[in-house]
Parts: sequence; structure tokens; C-alpha cells
Amino acid sequence: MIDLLESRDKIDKIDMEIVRLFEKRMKICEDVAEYKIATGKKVLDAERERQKLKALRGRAHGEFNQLGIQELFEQIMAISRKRQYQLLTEHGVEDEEKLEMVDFLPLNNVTVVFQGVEGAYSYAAMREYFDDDIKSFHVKTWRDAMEAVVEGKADYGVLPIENSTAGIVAGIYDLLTEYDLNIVGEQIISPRHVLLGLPEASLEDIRCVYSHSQALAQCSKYLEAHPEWRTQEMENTAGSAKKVREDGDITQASIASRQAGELYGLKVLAENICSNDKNATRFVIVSKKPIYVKDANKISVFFELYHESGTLYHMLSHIIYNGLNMTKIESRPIPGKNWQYRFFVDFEGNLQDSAVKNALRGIEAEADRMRILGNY
Ligand SMILES: C=C(O[C@@H]1C=C(C(=O)O)C=C[C@H]1O)C(=O)O
Repeated sequence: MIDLLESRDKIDKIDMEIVRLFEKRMKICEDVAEYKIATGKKVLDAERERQKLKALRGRAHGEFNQLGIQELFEQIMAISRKRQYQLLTEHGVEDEEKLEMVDFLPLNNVTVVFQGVEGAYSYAAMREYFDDDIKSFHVKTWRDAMEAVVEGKADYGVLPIENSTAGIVAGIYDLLTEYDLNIVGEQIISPRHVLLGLPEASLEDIRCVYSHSQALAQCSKYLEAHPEWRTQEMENTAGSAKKVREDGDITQASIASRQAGELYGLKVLAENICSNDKNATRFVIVSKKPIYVKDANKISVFFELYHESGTLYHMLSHIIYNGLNMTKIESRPIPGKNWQYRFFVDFEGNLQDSAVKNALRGIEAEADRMRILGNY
């Protein structure tokens, strides 16, 4: 019988040899980086890598080993690029500065836009984030809010991006890729939805419940317990309260905040109706100014990838390899490119950190399209 220890001993010797050759190869890659720093040539040379993979596969025997060699060398070359990005950062080769660091966000004499009507949760988030002396106005849609900021009618916009029960607000993710705005802050608030009706209404009268789709989703368990009620989506929660007041129909109810009920003269018919009592919504604060505050510790980016196997893995490896903590990943379809996706990733860090610079350099060089959405 073959001796296990003897085989392992042989493997160990081969592995030592692989380590020695790997380090020898990496040393030469550092020389390549030096050449690239001096000449401005890009780190990634996709054509060279394709040729190498083809040639190396051809040296291996059998389909299994050919695939193995391909995988192995894809990794080796990805590691070589990561080292080169590090060297570029170490040599102070800066990508053009996309965002400028500031000590504080300018908050004096500013105008803020939010979507919805007064009493909406975006309004509450704005009140929480900004000082009392700001000027504010509201618009009908999220797109209107984005445009108000782009056109300079508002300095900041407040937009809901994620709820801990219902998940992401997909429309906001998509709009962030359409408009060249920058996330400069975030605010989490805990919506406490209540069921609101006319003062003369009681629970037995209700036939139809109006609210924003997110609020309906956040109260889905409560609504499922009332299968006799219809639900109808509206643009925002406070607007649904306004509608119930204006229609004056005792069969209508709204899911909104207690404050919206007070604002529109409605009665609380039921409380604690959220499926998750820790329900919280995260809002982002967007600005046209390409800035970030010096102690910002979260970065949001999005990127699109070539439709090839392993591309997402390679992209995320830039974050992992540089020791950064990824806190979120989402994907959204790319309009007009069926079954292709755009990825949104959040990770901890500040744009001044070398690890962040290295990771972003790699992602930018290797993704189809990439943009930093903000450091906040
Ligand atoms: C080392 C180089 O940089 C990158 C890494 C490669 C490798 O490790 O073989 C090949 C091409 C480049 O994408 C190079 O340009 O030769």
C-alpha cells in the first residue's frame, strides 16, 4: 500500500517549491508595477491575461487539470494586480480626486427637500438629521427630490433607502445611478406605524387600507389577519392619511405615523401593527457637492460587471483582500440588459485609508462601470 506520510512529505516539498516560485513571480510583478508607475500604463492588461490563460491551459493534461490551471492562474494574476494597486497607492499615484474632504458638512442656511407631505417619515428623518433653522420643502416623487438637488433648488435631499423589515427601496437605488448626486450622510428612524381612520370610524367599518407599498409590506402580518380588507398603494404614508380625511369615508383607513394622524385629524384604530417591532428605516442625505467629512466611516459604491463567471467574486476580493469589512451588498437589474446586474456594496472605511484606495482602484480598473456613491 502507498504510504500516506511519504505522499504528504512529497506534497510538502512541492508546496515549498510553489511558495518559492510564487514569491519569485511576485517580485517580478513588483518590477512590472514600477514600469507601470513610470509610464502610466494600466495595471490590468486583459489581453495579456487571456493569452497567458490559454497558453497555460494548453500545457495541462486533461479537462480537469486544464480547468484547475485556469482557476489557479486567474487567482495568481488577480493577486499580482492587487499587489500592483498597493504599490501605486504607496507611490502616491493618485486617481483623480473624485470627492473632496471637508471638516464638516456645510449646514448653515441650507434648504432641504424631501418626498411626501408634512408628517411623512422622510420629514421626520430630515428633522432628526438637520438643525431646526433649515428651510425645507416637499415634492411629490423621489425623482422630483433628486432633480431639486441637481438643479440647486435644494442643497440636500432626504431619501429612504432601506427598511429593516421590507428591505431595500429599489427605486432609490436605481435613481442613485441615474443622477450624479453624492451621499453625504444617513439617518435611521424607527417608523411606528398605526392604523388611522376617521374619528367616527371603528375597526369593523374598514374595507380598504391605503398606504405606501413599504408601509403595507412592513405591516403585512397585521394585514394578513384581516383578509377582508383591500389594500391600495399610495405615493406616501402621510398622503394616504390626507386622502382618508379628504374622502370622508368611514370604510377607509390609512397606515401612517401617529403624527400624520394628528395632522389630518384622524383617529388611531390600531397600534403596534408592524410585523417587526424593531422596524427601522435608513434614509440617505444626498448633495450635489462632491464632498465627504473627514471622519466618515462608510463607503457606498456601485459597479456593473462583464457577464463572465467569477467576476463578482473577483470584485469582492478587492474588499476582502484589503481587510475591509463589507456591510451590505445588493443587486439590481440593469435596464435594457436583460439578466445582467448592477451591484451596490457598502463597506467600512474612509477615502483617505490606503486599504480603501487600493480596493477602489482595483474595482474601478476591473469593473465595467463603477461610481463611488459617497463616504459618510
Ligand atoms: C504582471 C502584469 O500585470 C497584470 C498581471 C498579470 C500577471 O500576473 O501575469 C498579467 C497582466 C496584467 O493584467 C503585466 O502586465 O504583465
